[in-house]
Amino acid sequence: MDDAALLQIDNAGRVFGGGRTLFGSKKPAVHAVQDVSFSVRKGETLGVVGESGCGKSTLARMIVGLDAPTGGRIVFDGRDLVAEAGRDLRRLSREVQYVFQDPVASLNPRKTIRTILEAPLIHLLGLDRAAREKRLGELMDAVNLAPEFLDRYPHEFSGGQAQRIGIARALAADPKLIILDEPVSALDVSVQAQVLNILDGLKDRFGLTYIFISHDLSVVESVSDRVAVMYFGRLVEIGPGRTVLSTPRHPYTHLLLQSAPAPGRRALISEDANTELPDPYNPPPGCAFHARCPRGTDICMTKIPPLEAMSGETDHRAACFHPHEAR
Ligand SMILES: Nc1ncnc2c1ncn2[C@@H]1O[C@H](COP(=O)(O)OP(=O)(O)OP(=O)(O)O)[C@@H](O)[C@H]1O
Repeated sequence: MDDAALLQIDNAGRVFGGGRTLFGSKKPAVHAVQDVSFSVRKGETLGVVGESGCGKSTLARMIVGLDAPTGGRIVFDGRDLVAEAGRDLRRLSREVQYVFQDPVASLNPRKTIRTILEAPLIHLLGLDRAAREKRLGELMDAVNLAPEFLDRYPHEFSGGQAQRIGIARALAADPKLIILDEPVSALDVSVQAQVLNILDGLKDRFGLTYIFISHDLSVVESVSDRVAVMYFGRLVEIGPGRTVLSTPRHPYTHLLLQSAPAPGRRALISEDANTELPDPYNPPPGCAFHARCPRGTDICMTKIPPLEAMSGETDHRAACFHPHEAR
């Protein structure tokens, strides 16, 4: 257990499907997230990277309570989210908020920005009219939007403005942790920087902690204190951002970085790279990366490597039998 942790995840898993049909045959199962353990410390930004289909969104949805784990524990601020689900969910859901990838699609097109932002102020915080009006002004100011915009509809905004409203909506609930799920990947590069700057400022101003999910290594590198790398539902490496991205230990992280050389790491984890991922309905035994791994040996084909501290680096862990050396 990490004493400074705001969020502690222990062996979390999520299986979709499975079980038996009426006729007794097995239904196919996908292990979207498997045996994932890590903590997020108060005030940090943890970047989570991985190819499409590696389980990033499923993990995020479980943390925010939109999906239930089929195994393991998720402890937020000392409280077990899985055990408490259904009891004090309102308070818990208020404290963990989610910002979606597609800003326009995530806002109800029939509601004004005022109605969208007021909903959490009424239902989660119970503020009266005067307090709501004051808070609405603060929220618009926090994301650099003029108060006149409150009476407009989502389609009247550009992608960057809509994402700022998505951020203001998350902020409205007065959260401690915000999960940013690909928050800038739908935006033009010039607008991405604006939104990232706003997020950076809000973190200090409101004492926030972020989980920042992305397949864009350059973005993750610029925002993260620590970086977690996922592959095929599992966490394969985690550590300080600078260390993981400059001296990766796991061959998968190595491969990602080779395809995106610094500086200005523009290359992304390929959106269609999941064609190279194993079949989720028929996972291979052992390390799921072994078929793509230049360092693989026999043990990798039969045993799943545990996530272990790398020698000399207590805060840097990787799940590999043959990790790269620290330089
Ligand atoms: N509701 C579901 N039913 C069945 N399988 C699912 C469901 N949700 C996700 N999966 C599967 O779980 C795996 C992980 O999906 P997930 O969306 O979490 O990955 P991701 O890394 O967020 O991908 P992306 O970046 O494309 O959103 C995939 O194989 C996906 O097909």
